[in-house]
Amino acid sequence: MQKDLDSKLFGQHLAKKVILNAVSGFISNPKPKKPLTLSLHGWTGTGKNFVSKIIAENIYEGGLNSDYVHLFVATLHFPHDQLQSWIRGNVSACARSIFIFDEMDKMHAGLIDAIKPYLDYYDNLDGVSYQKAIFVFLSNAGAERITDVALDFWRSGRQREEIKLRDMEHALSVSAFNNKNSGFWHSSLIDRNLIDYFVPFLPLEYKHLKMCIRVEMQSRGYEVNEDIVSRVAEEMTFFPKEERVFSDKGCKTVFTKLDYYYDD
Ligand SMILES: Nc1ncnc2c1ncn2[C@@H]1O[C@H](COP(=O)(O)OP(=O)(O)OP(=O)(O)O)[C@@H](O)[C@H]1O
Repeated sequence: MQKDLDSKLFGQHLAKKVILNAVSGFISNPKPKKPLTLSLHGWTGTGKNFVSKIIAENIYEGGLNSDYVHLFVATLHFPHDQLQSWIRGNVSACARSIFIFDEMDKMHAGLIDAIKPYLDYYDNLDGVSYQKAIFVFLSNAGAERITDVALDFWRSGRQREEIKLRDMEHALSVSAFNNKNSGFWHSSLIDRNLIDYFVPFLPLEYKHLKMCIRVEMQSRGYEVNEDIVSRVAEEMTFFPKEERVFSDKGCKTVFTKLDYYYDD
């Protein structure tokens, strides 16, 4: 996993460190007292889904396609009784199941309540133990605050890699979430200490986009052409308007822009 994170994940020194420690520590503990719960936060296209995939691939050969890895997208409706039996059924079949909940900030409060018992310190619930399971929650909640911190560092000429987790503490605290739903989600989970790690994803810079584009060129079997790399990266939009430091969409749309150069 370290190798994968080091070679594939760009510009996320904080996420890399937290995730590696959290997952390897948890997997090597034969008797965890509660499931591992990670909450990944940050701007769109900065690698939250991508990291979830890396975690899954390093635990199960099939990665996201494994029978033991389950992706739940909050905006696709799912009644809560069904969600509970889905979690229960999957953990009964495999104690080390991995659940990834995407778009957590858009999740209905009732659904959040429905999953809470599974994240807690119970030896078992109706004969099923959830303590070896892994829950990963993805959201954009707190992204603006995370970006503000990254921008402050940039403006004062400090290296991005100097940003410490404690610089992000406020950005990821309950008060930072003004969206009603994500506020509920975080306060109810933070109150009960159900989330083990809040993981910030920093907004990506021009140089990170270029790294994403190079990887994509190589995976399509092309030689890296630096001229095209720069042209694609320059087509992206950046913010704040005057300084143009961070990519609006992270690395998300660079791949479709690349199609334009290779459509013949
Ligand atoms: N930090 C990164 N390092 C390397 N590649 C990245 C990074 N961030 C994004 N990518 C690339 O961009 C694609 C889209 O990113 P991803 O889906 O992980 O974004 P996300 O943070 O989950 O966004 P959203 O909040 O919109 O769901 C990834 O599949 C990956 O190829």
